[in-house]
Amino acid sequence: MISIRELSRAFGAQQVLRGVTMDLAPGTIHGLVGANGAGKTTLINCLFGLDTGYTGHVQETSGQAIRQVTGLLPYEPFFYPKITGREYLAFCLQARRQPVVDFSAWNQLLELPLEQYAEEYSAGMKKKLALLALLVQDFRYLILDEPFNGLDLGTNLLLKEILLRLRQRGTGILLTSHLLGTLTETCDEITLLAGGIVQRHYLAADFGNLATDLLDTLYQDKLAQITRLLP
Ligand SMILES: Nc1ncnc2c1ncn2[C@@H]1O[C@H](COP(=O)(O)OP(=O)(O)OP(=O)(O)O)[C@@H](O)[C@H]1O
Repeated sequence: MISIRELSRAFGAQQVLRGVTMDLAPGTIHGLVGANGAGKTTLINCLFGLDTGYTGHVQETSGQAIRQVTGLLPYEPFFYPKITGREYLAFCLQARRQPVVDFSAWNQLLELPLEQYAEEYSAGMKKKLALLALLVQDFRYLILDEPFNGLDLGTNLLLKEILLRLRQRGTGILLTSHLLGTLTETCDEITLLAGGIVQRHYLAADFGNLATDLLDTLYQDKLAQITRLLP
């Protein structure tokens, strides 16, 4: 299990995370929600070790290094210039000292032009390529920052199916999304971040309350403002 305890992160005077505690268990899909700027990407960066300026504890409880067993889909995947999709996939595998496998079966699903330069891909194709690089590896955990964002409708459905399969096979998946329906259809648990803290953990039975909580509690004043603006 990946355990996050009392994680805090500030940027200058701005305290973004204030003692966040949550777990990611193998064989579960855990959603992370919160308003723009709530600190989801910051949490992910700390969790994956891309950002080390935090206090608190992040560990894989069986003692494995998180980066060894975890694949990360960043919010905006980065690609070196003049590298083809196929070269990028091979590079990702070689960087982890894994054999370069045949990508064609996976690519039948995602239909990427693998001989084309990745930097010339559309935004959605770039996301697909970064996803493909994770799917061809065998990670114990996946951290996916907005995986559905920018994907076409068909690929959204495929990705949902893939995530459910991976969960069945024991992968622990942490994902952020602003698409409530997608989250409630896939997640076992959803954590709501607000004001730098965990506002609430929701289990599947409570998902019905999530939209109500978001709209009624957190945005009550904004709903009133809409009524004032559009009487
Ligand atoms: N490197 C940084 N330096 C300064 N401030 C930062 C840095 N990274 C993030 N922040 C600030 O931390 C806050 C949280 O940002 P973060 O990207 O984690 O939010 P988020 O929940 O992922 O938002 P979104 O839903 O818009 O992607 C924001 O106010 C952001 O400006």
